[in-house]
Amino acid sequence: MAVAPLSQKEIEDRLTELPGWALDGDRLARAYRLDSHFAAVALVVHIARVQDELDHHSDLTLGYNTVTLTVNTHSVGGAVTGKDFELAHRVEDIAPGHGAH
Ligand SMILES: C[C@H](O)[C@H](O)[C@H]1CNC2=NC(N)=NC(=O)C2=N1
Repeated sequence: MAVAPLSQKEIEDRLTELPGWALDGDRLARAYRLDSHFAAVALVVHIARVQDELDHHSDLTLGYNTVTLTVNTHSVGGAVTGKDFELAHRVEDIAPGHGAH
């Protein structure tokens, strides 16, 4: 699938559908808090499976009870594309099942 950088306006419009997500420099970003360290680890593993399925990978940071993602698209020079939003929506779909907030 060809991917193209999104304009600032497109990014802002799409972010309205993703509460909790923001543009951090040139990356989409969100931090989740969980109820325990183990729950945070489980979310990381689940995100890793989604990322491999999509062949699109965020920078994932695991804290004690936090998981932080930042993502852009390397193949277009580090711009935000629809693939980044697709990943964000997929993560939003699974995060509540882990008690993430
Ligand atoms: C070969 C493989 O398809 C590419 O390296 C994929 C893997 N994951 C990726 N992840 C991200 N965030 N951007 C990419 O351009 C990208 N490319």
